[in-house]
Amino acid sequence: MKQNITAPVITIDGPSGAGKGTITQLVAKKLGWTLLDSGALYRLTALAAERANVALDDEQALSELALSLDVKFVPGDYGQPVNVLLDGNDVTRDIRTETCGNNASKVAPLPKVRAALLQRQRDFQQLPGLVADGRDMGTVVFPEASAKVYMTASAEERAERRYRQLKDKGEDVKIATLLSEIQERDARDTGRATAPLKPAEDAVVLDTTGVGIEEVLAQVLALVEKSSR
Ligand SMILES: Nc1ncnc2c1ncn2[C@@H]1O[C@H](COP(=O)(O)OP(=O)(O)O)[C@@H](O)[C@H]1O
Ligand SMILES: Nc1ccn([C@@H]2O[C@H](COP(=O)(O)OP(=O)(O)O)[C@@H](O)[C@H]2O)c(=O)n1
Repeated sequence: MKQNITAPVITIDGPSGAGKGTITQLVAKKLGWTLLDSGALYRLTALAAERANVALDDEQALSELALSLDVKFVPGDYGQPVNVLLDGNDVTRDIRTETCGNNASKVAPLPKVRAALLQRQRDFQQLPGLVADGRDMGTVVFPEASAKVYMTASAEERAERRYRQLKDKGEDVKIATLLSEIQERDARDTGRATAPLKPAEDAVVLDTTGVGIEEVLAQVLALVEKSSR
């Protein structure tokens, strides 16, 4: 008899700059699993809204945009991030700006937008497994995940990481501005009524303040190993 085997899911949630994207990519690569960057979907909705002149509080129009997003995630060359196409155009850089991240966190509280993106995210659950990065992966989208991580770090360290990341890309940014933007985004993400940012009850909280990427990766892989026993 044919059996339905459900693909395992590892969820990595947390605030901006905690290192979720970096660790998600490394874990997915190490295990050979699929990756879901759920934040990209919120960023794409914000970008599509800007391009279609849709206001960031027009819930109905935004949810229709979110439902009909024509998105492709194309794996990059070795060691390179995934390329993101919107309506066939490469928007990989456009969705990574701080403005787009901030706009994403303005459309993200809207329940109809979240509902419109829900099934699209669940469709990423495929064998041999999925590593999902976001804010509500462990609480709402994949409550049955086999391992849940809530990754955080002090706001100061996260702002510093973002500063270095954006400087490396040649962007002219100020650390004080980044810090206040991160604090505002934290407040919006944790304070909203629908799917607020918080650790799932069964998540392991990892504070990465002062902890290097290799060490964080080792800690997450150890958790995954433990959960598969
Ligand atoms: N543990 C860490 N220590 C130092 N820098 C880190 C660590 N984790 C990630 N970074 C760096 O911080 C920046 C933000 O990481 P990212 O993975 O994009 O965070 P998030 O997805 O949580 O917003 C990147 O430049 C990344 O290389
Ligand atoms: N699962 C998710 C992922 C992102 N988001 C929203 O989208 C914004 C951008 O998410 P992101 O993961 O790309 O942001 P960074 O952590 O990379 O800065 C967040 O600030 C959240 O408001 C969300 O609400 N739920």
